[in-house]
Amino acid sequence: MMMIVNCMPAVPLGAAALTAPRHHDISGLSVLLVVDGCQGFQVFKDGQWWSVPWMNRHALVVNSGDLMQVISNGRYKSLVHRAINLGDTMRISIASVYNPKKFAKIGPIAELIDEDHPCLYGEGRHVDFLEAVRAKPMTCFQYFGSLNC
Ligand SMILES: O=C(O)CCC(=O)C(=O)O
Ligand SMILES: [Fe+2]
Repeated sequence: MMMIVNCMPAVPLGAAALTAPRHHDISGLSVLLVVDGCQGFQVFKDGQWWSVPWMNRHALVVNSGDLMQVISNGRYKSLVHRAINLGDTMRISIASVYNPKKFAKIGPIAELIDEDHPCLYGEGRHVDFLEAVRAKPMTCFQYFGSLNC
């Protein structure tokens, strides 16, 4: 598990909102806590951004990441998301990022491959994927999609 802390400064009155860039998490799962339940988390779906209302200050949001998309053979999509700060206080979020072990084999679960759901990704070791991405920028889907099913 890895922990990422994001801090977005307060926005002065009248200034444009600050935006953390659009991305999808390379991980298996990320669990997100926003300090004091500060709003601003958005997901991209059907061609537009949707604000996710933070239910209360103790709420956690679980994001499906790239590796989950591979393991589920595309059934759980890796969530495209971003954060914006519209407020006059600093926005702090803490993401707990869960990944497989270094030498774990990653690939679609056999039960999730059938006639209606053909195999989208091959099987590879997590460590080989990380090394390949370091050597040449590519997405998780390009890497596992290039391996034999
Ligand atoms: O601050 C947020 O709401 C999102 C943070 C995030 O997406 C990340 O750390 O990967
Ligand atoms: Fe993220």
